[in-house]
Amino acid sequence: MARKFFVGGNWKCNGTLDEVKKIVAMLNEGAVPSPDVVEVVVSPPFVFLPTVQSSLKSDFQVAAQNCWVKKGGAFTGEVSAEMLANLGVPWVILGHSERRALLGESNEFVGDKVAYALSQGLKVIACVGETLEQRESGSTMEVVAAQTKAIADKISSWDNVVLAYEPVWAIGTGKVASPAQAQEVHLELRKWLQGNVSPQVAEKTRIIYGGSVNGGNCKELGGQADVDGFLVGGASLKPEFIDIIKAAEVKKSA
Ligand SMILES: O=C(CO)COP(=O)(O)O
Repeated sequence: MARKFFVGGNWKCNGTLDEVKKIVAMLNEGAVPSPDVVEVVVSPPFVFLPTVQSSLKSDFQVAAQNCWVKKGGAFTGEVSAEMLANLGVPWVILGHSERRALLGESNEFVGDKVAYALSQGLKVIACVGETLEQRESGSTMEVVAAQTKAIADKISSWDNVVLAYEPVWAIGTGKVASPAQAQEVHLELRKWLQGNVSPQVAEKTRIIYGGSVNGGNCKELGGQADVDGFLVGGASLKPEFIDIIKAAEVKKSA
């Protein structure tokens, strides 16, 4: 069964209202493959979600960049999963390495967040990835397996989860993983799902790559057997995001 190509655009903490409107116009005008071929999900900061959601063409969806770990309440500054569901925001990114590193989100905390968001009907882009130090010490698979296990331990269905492999050393650095490096980890993650969750989940779950994806490298990366799409940071704010969405064609013709 073919996995539909998935392209996420993580805008991170960027943009003014004017810039956001320009990006939405660029997305709405872009000639991209149909939603049968590629699922496109853009993730603006919380405050811009309603604007983007109401102005973006219906072929594209939106994601929040985070949500609180459990039911809302006295948690100043947080946004709950049920609030996102209430606004009709379909997706949320959880476990991004910037939050793991800068805000101290542990594997277990991320696992709890994924489980709670799914319980509220959200779909989740769950991020895993190793640091440069971990890669150089040969522990890449151990690290990403532990991050994935902490999620798998807490959830009963992977139907609404996309797994994003984002090596920390490739994020925002211009040092993209080589297609072979990405494919190697994606295949290992799929094998991990096969052995630890089920062969069906391994076959169905999309594993997308993030870290310095751009208009120039997306086709070769997307052509790898186990790369089912991308989570794009910097380039998702630029016109080249349209070219990255078009990389879905490499799978259609494969
Ligand atoms: O962190 C990322 C997406 O979530 C990747 O960011 P860059 O594409 O800017 O490297």
